[in-house]
Amino acid sequence: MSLRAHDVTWTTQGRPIVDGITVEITPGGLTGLLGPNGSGKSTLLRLLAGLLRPRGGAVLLDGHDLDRLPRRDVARRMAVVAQEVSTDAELTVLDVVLLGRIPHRRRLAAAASKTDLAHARRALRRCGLADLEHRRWSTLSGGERQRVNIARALAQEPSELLLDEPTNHLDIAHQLTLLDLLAATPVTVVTALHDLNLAAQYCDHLLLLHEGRLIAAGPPGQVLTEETVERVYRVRAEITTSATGRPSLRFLSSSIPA
Ligand SMILES: Nc1ncnc2c1ncn2[C@@H]1O[C@H](COP(=O)(O)OP(=O)(O)OP(=O)(O)O)[C@@H](O)[C@H]1O
Repeated sequence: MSLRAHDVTWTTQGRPIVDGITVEITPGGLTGLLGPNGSGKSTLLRLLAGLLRPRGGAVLLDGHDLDRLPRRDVARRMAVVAQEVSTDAELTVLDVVLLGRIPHRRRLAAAASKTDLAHARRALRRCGLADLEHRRWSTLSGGERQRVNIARALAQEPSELLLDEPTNHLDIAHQLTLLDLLAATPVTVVTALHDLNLAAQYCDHLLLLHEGRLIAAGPPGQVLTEETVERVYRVRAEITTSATGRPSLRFLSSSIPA
């Protein structure tokens, strides 16, 4: 099970948004995708998921060009949690989570099987949502919707899970629960994150983007240095090593003029 990007480029209106990125995602690991607003995180995630076609280079899944693999095969093994998901407001929470099972059905229109229901309910429990199964999507809070989207992705039983800022809308307890879950799962996870301390605490591997380019890649202690944080975010930080051996950041100044 391997996911790799080789010299991947995506441009729009002549402007490179993702610019010659080569990465190998650690199988079974938790990879954090970092970078300031507009640095290309969502675009890279969409390229890795096969939702965008590279203008140059290739994304390889088990050595095969993602572009050439049947879409349904990719949908069966890769789950994506996008930043904003629009869902039919009339659906219940269980209906939404069952959408994650569609790639596994023989016929798209087939009804949910017992196996589908078991996977959906297990995913709901893992996201602390078992009590909300019958609630309408339209009545949920932002954080509850976010957790339902994650449950939908887990119900898909993917081997690769790609998430775009999944901690958005979540209170600190739910952020920690989610990151615990992502760190513990044997699934290969790539997640865009803004909180550098949480990324340092939970991720095995970090990718730091700046203006569409990969500035640093490796374990948190290697990627999050005072130099890289200042260069990429234009913020001064004091970085110490916590008892667990991971970097811990204290921000000293809001912004350094370019
Ligand atoms: N389809 C598009 N057309 C024009 N510009 C685009 C398109 N998609 C992305 N961009 C631009 O590319 C840049 C990178 O966008 P992207 O959403 O990948 O950044 P990001 O790192 O995920 O940002 P954020 O942290 O704000 O979510 C932004 O300047 C964005 O406006």
